[in-house]
Amino acid sequence: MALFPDFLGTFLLKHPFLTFIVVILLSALILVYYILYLLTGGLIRPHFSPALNLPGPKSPSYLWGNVKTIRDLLPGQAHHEWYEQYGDVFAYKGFFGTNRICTHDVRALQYVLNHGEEFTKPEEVRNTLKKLGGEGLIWAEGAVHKRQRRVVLNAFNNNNVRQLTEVIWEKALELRDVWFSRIGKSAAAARASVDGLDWIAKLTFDIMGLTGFGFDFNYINIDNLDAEEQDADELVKAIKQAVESGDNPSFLAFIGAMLPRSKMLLRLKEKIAAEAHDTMHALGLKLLQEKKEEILKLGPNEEQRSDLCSLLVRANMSPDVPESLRLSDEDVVAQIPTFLIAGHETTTTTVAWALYIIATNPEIQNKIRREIITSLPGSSMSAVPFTPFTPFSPFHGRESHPEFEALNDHPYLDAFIKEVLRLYPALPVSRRVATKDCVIPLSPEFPGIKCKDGSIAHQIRVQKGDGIDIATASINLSRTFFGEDAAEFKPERWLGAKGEKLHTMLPSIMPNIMTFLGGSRACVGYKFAMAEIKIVIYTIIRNFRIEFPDPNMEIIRKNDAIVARPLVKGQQGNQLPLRIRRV
Ligand code: HEM
Repeated sequence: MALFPDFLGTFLLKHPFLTFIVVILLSALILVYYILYLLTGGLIRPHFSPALNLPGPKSPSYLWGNVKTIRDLLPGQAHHEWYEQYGDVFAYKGFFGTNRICTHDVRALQYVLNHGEEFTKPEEVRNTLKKLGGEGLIWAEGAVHKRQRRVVLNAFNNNNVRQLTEVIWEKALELRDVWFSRIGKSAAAARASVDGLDWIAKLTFDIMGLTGFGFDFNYINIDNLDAEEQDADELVKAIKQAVESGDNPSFLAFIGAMLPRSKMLLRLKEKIAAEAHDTMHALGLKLLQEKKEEILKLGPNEEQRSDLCSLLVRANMSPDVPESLRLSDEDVVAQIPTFLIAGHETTTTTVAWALYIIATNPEIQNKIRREIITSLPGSSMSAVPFTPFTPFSPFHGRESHPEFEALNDHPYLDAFIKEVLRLYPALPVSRRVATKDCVIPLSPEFPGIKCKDGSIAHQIRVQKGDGIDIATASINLSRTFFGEDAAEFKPERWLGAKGEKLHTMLPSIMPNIMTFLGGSRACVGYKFAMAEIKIVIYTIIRNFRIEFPDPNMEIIRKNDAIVARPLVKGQQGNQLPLRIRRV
């Protein structure tokens, strides 16, 4: 079919000047429409939002709002200071006069978390996520999100997570052996210096590769990679680049993220991220094809590999799933970088902070070790069932480990990890934006918001386009939920009757810790992450004494990375220097 009717084509050819004028007029019309849209929707609307009447800090700049304050302080600190000053509901300014509302009220949080279609991720956040990991679950919204989440949640069921933990044990022991060899080589009184962050990043990367799609990056031994491991190397490089390109987001990057197709505005680092994403995508499609062929060859019910990608492919190919609910190949492939991006950095940072606490608190370290040792087979106090490694494991006959459920029979270890997750949440703030005008209810016992005009509000009125911040780090620090000692690191708070009481307050997927969020977008990998963190900490403490090398060295949380990683104050690059020796 012709693009234009014949008479129109002939007319345009005959009157080139008129055609030129029409094109100019049309372009001007589109430009005016866009400017009007920006003025009414994006730039003017925030000045009429009811959020302006909420208490909150003054904005020092129209362009930056209060964003610079957030960046200049430690992760989550600005939100917490505002919460202390203005109470459970407050608002502040984002870029270009936009409003951002933050609440610690339980009912309001529950409402926001459970109304995923009313409160979506902001476009700039989604664009960044898309650049990093493609159109996977963490990026998706609406019906696409629901369809993807249903299948992905199925892959993360208890039974599957239990199977995946075998691989985590194997890799954790591999790290132990590498560390043993380091100590062996070290002359200084059987101690070795390691960068805890770097090693844990390598370990969790290998774990994600194997559990995610049955692929051993062997990053722990990356120095010894040979040419045959090119594919792995290529992927390792691609994902590392993708993750690292999220560092230090600048104002320009923010604008770039607002304009998804504006390649000209992409920074060099983001170009690398885009290339990395293309590599991951191509390799992902290759992997998917291999898995499909494997499943077709063996039949859907045959005992097969149980990495997450195979589980997704199998669930998706099952005749029980109606065609309309199946994921496309693109959707399945998009989950691979999604798991890596969502699961790698977050778990790495959490374990790194756990090691930092262990290194700087010998008493806590000894308590965890004592609990592990008393539960070992042969100990008179052991009540924990142990499993030998399965026959395909290289550790078979050499090692044993507590069974999956028995890991929870280490209450102090469990409480310790909960406390790390509470005080060092990998994602200190999660952002949402209202897709329509709406009203967020508050708890019945909430005394009301003291508004700027002197009135008392009993609900939060929100205008389309207003941002909502879920201030995880600050909520986790709240004295309302954790008492006067909320800021102190105290694993004991999770133990006994006191701990049980704590388990009921917040609308979070993990009892009373917002770190994995809650509601329709809660972390799908949280059980897996908990198992991974426990196994890694268990293995390290069982085998090593961890020390902090220099009491004068200050470790701070870096604010401008995607997650809040440790950094030595005054030095470049994230790291966690540790000294290790054998137990
Ligand atoms: C300590 C480790 C982890 C932490 C603290 C964490 C935290 C979170 C948080 C806060 C969210 C919600 C983000 C938002 O909506 O703004 C999330 C979502 C998600 N997480 Fe995790 N996560 C961890 C580990 C993992 C692991 C190991 C995986 C996968 C293997 C994973 C996969 C995902 C996915 C796919 C989503 C998107 C869920 C959705 O939007 O429906 N996470 N995570």
